[in-house]
Amino acid sequence: MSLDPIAIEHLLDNLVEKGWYEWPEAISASLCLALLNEVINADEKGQLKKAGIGRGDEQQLNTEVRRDQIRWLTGETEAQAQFLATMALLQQEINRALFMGLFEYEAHYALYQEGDFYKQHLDSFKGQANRMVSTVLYLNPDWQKENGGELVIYAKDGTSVEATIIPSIGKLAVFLSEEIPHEVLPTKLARASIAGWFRCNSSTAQIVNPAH
Ligand SMILES: O=C(O)CCC(=O)C(=O)O
Ligand SMILES: [Fe+2]
Repeated sequence: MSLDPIAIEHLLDNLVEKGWYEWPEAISASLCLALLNEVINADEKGQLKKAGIGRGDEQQLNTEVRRDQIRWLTGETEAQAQFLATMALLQQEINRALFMGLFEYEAHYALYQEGDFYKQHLDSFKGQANRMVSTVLYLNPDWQKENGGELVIYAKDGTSVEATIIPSIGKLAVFLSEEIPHEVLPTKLARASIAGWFRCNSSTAQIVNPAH
């Protein structure tokens, strides 16, 4: 397994300059389809759970903010293991170039059913030194613009739109968790993805940082 060095260079430049990067065809369609299959199976077996907002003990359900259903990846299947191994390579590259001290990666499947959305938010708050870099991999083949469900990237002050990203299969959106406000527009078709976060090790003897 390897990552395209030119794409990595673009990714690193863009993370430094703008705080986000849209990487088309980052992950092969065949791996994405295997992962998509897992989401569909998990949904059929009732294994997806309504996602909350906030972390650890402070998790709350708020369907006005967020309507997706999720399941955390464990790495137990070949497809998950392959995806997580690729993210481990990405972690090394980011650490090598940007000295971010990324320490671990957590990721969940997300399924947005027709009408579901996730309003503008940050994935992490400054000072908590926790989630540092967010990734979102899209899994639906043949996604059309008319299907909605775009990821909107805002300027750091949250007011103006910087980019509207179509969730095409194999695309990886990457952005700084504490700095880039973003939103998932309502989708018109079921939309499957894997959202993940590189974290730094902020646990101390007093405060153990919950993994998710
Ligand atoms: O699915 C996406 O495009 C973004 C999801 C997201 O922002 C999140 O799960 O925090
Ligand atoms: Fe997010």
